[in-house]
Amino acid sequence: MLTQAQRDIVKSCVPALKAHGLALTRNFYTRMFEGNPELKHLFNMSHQASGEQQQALAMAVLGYAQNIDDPSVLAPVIGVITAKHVSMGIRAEHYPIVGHHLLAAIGEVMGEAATAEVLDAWAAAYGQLADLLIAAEQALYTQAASVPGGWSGWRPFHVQQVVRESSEIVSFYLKPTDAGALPPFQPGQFVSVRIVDAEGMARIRQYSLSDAPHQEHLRLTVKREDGHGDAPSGRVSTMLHVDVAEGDVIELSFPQGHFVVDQQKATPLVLLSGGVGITPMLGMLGHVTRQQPERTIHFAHAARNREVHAMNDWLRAMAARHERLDVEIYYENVGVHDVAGVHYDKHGRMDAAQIAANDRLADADYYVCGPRGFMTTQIDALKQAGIPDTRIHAEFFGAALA
Ligand SMILES: NC(=O)C1=CN([C@@H]2O[C@H](COP(=O)(O)OP(=O)(O)OC[C@H]3O[C@@H](n4cnc5c(N)ncnc54)[C@H](O)[C@@H]3O)[C@@H](O)[C@H]2O)C=CC1
Repeated sequence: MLTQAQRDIVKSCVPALKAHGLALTRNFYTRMFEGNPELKHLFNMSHQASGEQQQALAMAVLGYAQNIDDPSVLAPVIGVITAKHVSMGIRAEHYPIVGHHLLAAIGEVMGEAATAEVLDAWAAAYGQLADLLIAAEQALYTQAASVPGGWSGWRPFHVQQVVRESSEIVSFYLKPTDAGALPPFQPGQFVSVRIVDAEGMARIRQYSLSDAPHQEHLRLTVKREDGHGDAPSGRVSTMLHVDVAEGDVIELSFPQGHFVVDQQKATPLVLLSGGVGITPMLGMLGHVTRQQPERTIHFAHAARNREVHAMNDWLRAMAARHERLDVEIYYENVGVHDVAGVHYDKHGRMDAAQIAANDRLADADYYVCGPRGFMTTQIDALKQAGIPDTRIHAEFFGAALA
């Protein structure tokens, strides 16, 4: 039980966390991977190399310390963390290991300031957070195993079909090897893929499901991530593109995530995507046009150019079939053979404020997914256009909390 005195101690560490949070989380990950190298496969080591994961954890620890009096403020963040943990297979037994290395890191980074009282307070605070996460995660595991077609842990899937969608994007149609039913997930949710690489190390990554739920297959649509500059190439994405073929088996976790459409509402939907951020939007679009055909949808997508632009034919066919659906494609670079109204609609980058000014879209909920710069630009534009936060939903791939 965390006492008020311990809460006060944790809060008193906020300035130190602001100054040294990153040193702390770097120290923590180094210790943990040295002490428990078996946990490496649970982490995206590219996010470790880029520092993104350390930054994300530093922000999380700081956020927790700042809100220790009322952790309910953190509920949305906790929802994101638990969904990701469950999709990766994090279990109760992992928490004491993390706690052990985190306390050792606090001790080392804070030096003399880390008195016995300070360390006790952090141990109690960590214990409280761990209990909360373990309970929430157990509830998600239980739910995943209890729905029809559901499962907990890893389920093997055959790659039934591989379809090239653009010069850098490929879809994988997946059927469970047990030939059992598929679950009623919510479009916009993601799964983890687990593949064993050439060195025998299991790698885990999250990908949005890119099709509406039905009994035929699950579909993932993946961009090949070639490294450039400081950014390494995407390990699992490259394996999927290069090594995985029809007939192969990959393992999936049960779908998770909160980037989903509220189908209790009938108000318009605006789906804004950039590049491979189109993937969750495809499932949402397929599902909502089927389940709520009367609902107005504005589907705006930005791509660099026609070569990398995925799913255009499908989108145009959907727009032709659904009167209440508008599709609007932006190309940054228009080629001489690109035809306005066929391949793209607008030249340049998307401006969400212009879209939000459309009277037909009053009271709409906005869903945003794309590269980081795209997302911040569109979210800022929507906020400036007066759209309240409650109607802006975003999906960050990667170490989301950063
Ligand atoms: N939700 C997420 O966190 C997502 C992250 N990504 C990451 O972003 C990287 C690039 O993804 P690609 O599919 O190649 O997208 P991309 O780099 O081709 O960008 C797609 C379009 O988004 C717009 N855009 C890009 N940067 C922008 C900025 N700073 N401001 C305004 N608009 C911008 C442009 O119109 C561009 O054509 C991926 O490698 C992936 O790691 C991609 C999609 C979703």
